[in-house]
Formats: sequence, structure tokens, C-alpha cells
Amino acid sequence: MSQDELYIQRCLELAEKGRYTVAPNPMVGAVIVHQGKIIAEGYHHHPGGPHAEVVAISRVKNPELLKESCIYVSLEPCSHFGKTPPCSDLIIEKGIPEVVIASRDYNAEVNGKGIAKLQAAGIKVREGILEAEALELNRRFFTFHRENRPYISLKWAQSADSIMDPDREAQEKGIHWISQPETQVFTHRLRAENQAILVGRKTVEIDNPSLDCRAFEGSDPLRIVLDPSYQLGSEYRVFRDQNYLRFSRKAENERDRLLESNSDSLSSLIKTLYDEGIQSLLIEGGAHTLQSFIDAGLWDEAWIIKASHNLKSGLPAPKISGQIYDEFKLGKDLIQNLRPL
Ligand SMILES: NC(=O)C1=CN([C@@H]2O[C@H](COP(=O)(O)OP(=O)(O)OC[C@H]3O[C@@H](n4cnc5c(N)ncnc54)[C@H](OP(=O)(O)O)[C@@H]3O)[C@@H](O)[C@H]2O)C=CC1
Ligand SMILES: Nc1c(N[C@@H]2O[C@H](COP(=O)(O)O)[C@@H](O)[C@H]2O)[nH]c(=O)[nH]c1=O
Ligand SMILES: [Zn+2]
Repeated sequence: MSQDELYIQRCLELAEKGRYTVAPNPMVGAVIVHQGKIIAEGYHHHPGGPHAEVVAISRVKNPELLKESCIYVSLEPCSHFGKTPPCSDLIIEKGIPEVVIASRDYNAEVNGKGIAKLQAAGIKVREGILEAEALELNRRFFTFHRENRPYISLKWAQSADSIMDPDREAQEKGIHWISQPETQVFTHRLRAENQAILVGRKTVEIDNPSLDCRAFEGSDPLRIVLDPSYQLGSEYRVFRDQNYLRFSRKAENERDRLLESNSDSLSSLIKTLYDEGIQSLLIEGGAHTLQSFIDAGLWDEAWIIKASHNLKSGLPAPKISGQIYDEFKLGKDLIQNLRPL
């Protein structure tokens, strides 16, 4: 790794600290380097709070050193008045002569304007250091701003013989756990990383899921239920408070959203979520719901939890083709992360 990459690597580590608190803002970290030594660090903790650059600059004990320093930041410094004033103005005001950036901020309000502002002030700017890593870190935020849609993750658990739920009698209700209990910390962490979580009508009827993050400290996602014929009564846990949206062909109350009946219904659902400011969506099931998103090409990554036991018969897991991006064991479960080919 080059020296630049090492400092940007540190920015990415710092950015990571905001993972569960900073959305809908991106994760950002910054370090200030003076004569080869890191003299201050910062990261963006929560929306409305100071940006990474502001935190790092405020932590420099001797502000005179800023005039001979380089600030490394994992995202292009902002140029607009959002909830806080522009970081590029602060960098200019403090007389920092050099800025090194991992990736651009594709938020339309910035998107190169921060870099242009710094350069216009005579500051030397370099960009694209560990860019792929920075794009991966903020993939949800970037997809939302570049493609005007939420980033879509799929997740399900299946037996070794690719069954998602064993055969049941019609009246047999409740969750059948396929993954190991220890895996719940991982799945609830995944829920905490996403702003919304979606399930189909039958999963609500059969499992009555909570869809919360009780095994991990983080904010519960907005619950989204696909209930085209408005069949579900209010007794289900997904409707326990106002933190839900029901997509259906009729809209009766403030939490209902219209689901079109044409072949584009899922694309228009995704558009509605974008309009509501949802940057990331986790689809948990069941098989029918997951398959309809896969068939529509509406997915960015899929988390498949593969248990070590067979179920022999039951509901077949979705059919998906993708490339394995990541793979690891959690106890007896094998966790795979797939990305589209
Ligand atoms: N192992 C695991 O990880 C998981 C297992 N499960 C299990 O899966 C089972 C349920 O799965 P499954 O039977 O496939 O049902 P789903 O939970 O996927 O629900 C299917 C229903 O949702 C609605 N729906 C889904 N996709 C669309 C779409 N594209 N457009 C319109 N409506 C749509 C339809 O409702 P309607 O019929 O009203 O039109 C459809 O019949 C349960 O037994 C549950 O336990 C569930 C989640 C995860
Ligand atoms: N069966 C199964 C899962 N099922 C998913 O979890 C939901 C239950 O969520 P909650 O009520 O919050 O615990 C259920 O409806 C379905 O979406 N998940 C897994 O990680 N492994 C499993 O074996
Ligand atoms: Zn800023």
C-alpha cells in the first residue's frame, strides 16, 4: 500500500464507525497529516452532527499546523449548506493546502462542486485513492443518489437441500428456524444497516414476524408489507406501530401505498420508496416475493444463509444466479453474499 492509501484506509476505518448511526448521510472519515504524522482524526457520527472534516479540524491542537498539512477524506468535501455549512469553505478558510479524496460525493448537490471550489481557491486536490473500497462502503448511499432508487438486498435462510420452509398443515403457524440461533446477531445487524425491510403477505400470515433488530443495537427498519388484496388484519406484529407501509391495490389509511396491477408493479413500488427517501431495502421473503424481485432484475446483493441439515421437502428456495462476492461460516451456517453477474 502507498502512503496515500494507508491514510485513506484509516479514513475508511473511521467512516465505518458511523455505520449504524449516520444514515441517510454517507459514512465519512477524515485524517489530517502534518509532515508524515496524523495530527487529528474525525468521522461523521449522525445526521445533523459535524462532518468528518469539521471534527478532524477541530481536534488539531495547534491550528497553525493546518497551513502545512494535508487532509485525507473518504468522500469529496461538501460544497452546499445542508444541515451544516460547507466543509470545502472551512478547508479554504483554514488554509489547508492539499486535499486527498477517495471518491466523489454523487449527491447531486455536491458531485464535483466541492472539488471545483477547492481547486478554484488554489488547493491541490487528488482523488480516486482506494475508490473501489469507498464505493463499496457507501454502496447504498451511492445507488440512491446515482440511480434514483434504493439499494436492494435480498436475504433468506435455506437448508442444505435448498428448502426455505418445511411442509406444513394449512393451520400450522409460526417461524421455522433454519439458521442457527447465533446467526440472528448477523441477520439483525443486516436489518440495522437497511432503512426498510419487505415481506410478502404469506410470510406475515404464517410467521407473524417482528422484523426488528432486537439481537443487535441499531434502529429498526421501516416494515413494508406486500399485501395486494388488503387481506391482512391489524392484529399482525408488522402493524404494531406506525413504522410500516402496506402496498396494496387500494389505499385506506395514511400508511397504505398503492400497488399497481401491471407488470411494472415492483418498479413502481421501488420508485415510491425512492420518493419517500428510502435509500436501502432488505427483502426477507418468502420465496414468491424474493423470486419476483429476482425475476424483475431488482436486486443488488443477496445474502443466502445455508444450514448444514436437509429438510427433504417443503418450499423451494428462490432460484438466483450471481457471483459469490463474499463467503464465511458462522458456526454451522455458511453465509454467502452474491452479486449480479
Ligand atoms: N427461510 C427463510 O429465510 C424464510 C422463510 N419464509 C417462509 O416462506 C413462507 C412464505 O413464502 P411464500 O409462500 O413464497 O409467500 P410470500 O411470503 O412471498 O408471500 C407471497 C404473497 O405476497 C404477495 N406478493 C409477493 N410478490 C408479489 C408481487 N410481485 N406482486 C404482487 N404481490 C406479491 C402475494 O400476495 P397475494 O396472494 O395476497 O396476492 C403473494 O401471494 C412462509 O412459510 C415462511 O415461513 C419466509 C421468509 C424467509
Ligand atoms: N426462517 C428463518 C428466517 N426467517 C425470516 O425471519 C422472519 C422472522 O423475523 P422475527 O420475527 O423478527 O424473528 C421470518 O418471517 C422470515 O422473514 N430468517 C433467518 O435468518 N433464518 C431462518 O431460519
Ligand atoms: Zn461536509
